[in-house]
Amino acid sequence: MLKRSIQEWLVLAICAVFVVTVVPAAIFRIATADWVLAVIDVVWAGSMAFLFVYTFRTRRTTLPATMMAWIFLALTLSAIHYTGLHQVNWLYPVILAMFFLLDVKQALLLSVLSVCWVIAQAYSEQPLEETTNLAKSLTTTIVLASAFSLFSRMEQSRLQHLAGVDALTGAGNRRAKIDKLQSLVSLYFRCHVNACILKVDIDQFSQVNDKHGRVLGDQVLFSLAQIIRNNTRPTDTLYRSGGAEFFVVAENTALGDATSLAVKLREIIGCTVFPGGTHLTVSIGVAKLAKLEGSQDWINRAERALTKAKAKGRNRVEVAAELNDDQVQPSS
Ligand SMILES: Nc1nc2c(ncn2[C@@H]2O[C@H](COP(=O)(O)OP(=O)(O)OP(=O)(O)O)[C@@H](O)[C@H]2O)c(=O)[nH]1
Repeated sequence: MLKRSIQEWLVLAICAVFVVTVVPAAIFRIATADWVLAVIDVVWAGSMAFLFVYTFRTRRTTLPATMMAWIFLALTLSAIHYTGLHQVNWLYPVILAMFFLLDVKQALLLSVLSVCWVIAQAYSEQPLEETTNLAKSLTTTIVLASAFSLFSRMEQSRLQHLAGVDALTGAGNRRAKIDKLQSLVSLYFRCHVNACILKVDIDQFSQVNDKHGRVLGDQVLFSLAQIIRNNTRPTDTLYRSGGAEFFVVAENTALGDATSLAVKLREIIGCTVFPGGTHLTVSIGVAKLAKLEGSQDWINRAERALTKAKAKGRNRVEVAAELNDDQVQPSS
């Protein structure tokens, strides 16, 4: 069985904590005939129990997180409305919870609307000075919560991007390549969308390092990545899984077109002068994805084509034979 994600555990833990703490409060309110708060507590505990079961069974967290934020807000505003402004203290953690559980725009809109409503209530019930202080503290909470939420989401997307990038060349890394190939395998299985891999390997790159040093070798790898990117379509993606090997993944491309692309890249690279006046040649293995083929089998066929290109004297393109669907064993 798959391990539960951190988000799942978090939603389950929050629901469990609320059920355990709110149920005794609800019993106490029923015993003391405090009916308004009793109803609020029962709805609160019941909703949290429902979300706990829903998350536990479906393993989905987006809907429970959104519902949780709405329930927190609705119950807090009901408590303020029915029992008085002293319940406003609950609005501060609820604003924080909304920025944690919802997207920033939705959280901002809901918190501004609820604070306006609370301030309007306070204006009619409290002295002006107290209302002004309440407005200031709630506004500060919203500003800080939105700034923090925006900052952490931007950092999260930056880190997510970096996790899939090769630091030297800016191409996708091994992990990004595996994700990409797996998604193309699923797409091919469902919609038969053609895809080809070009495995590009610099010939005798160790000589560049030996002659000019690794720093220049790094500059050469960087330039090569740029050349490949500049000469492929925006729908083609480039990956480097280490060393002097690159993968071009050409989506929606038939084997003949991928072969033409490989020939073009080999020729352009052969004519380019790289840093330090270096000249390079590349060998390229091309393979088209076959139905029911797993991503590793697909890579292996491109690798075998590349090995053939090296064996035949380098600086050439070799193409793996296109497989018919009945030639492929379903991958495990
Ligand atoms: N500068 C630099 N060199 C690297 C990096 N990663 C691997 N290399 C070097 O790239 C070279 C790759 O060599 P190989 O693929 O084994 O062989 P080759 O010399 O390219 O020869 P063939 O592939 O057989 O044509 C090795 O010398 C590695 O040390 C890197 O990040 N920067």
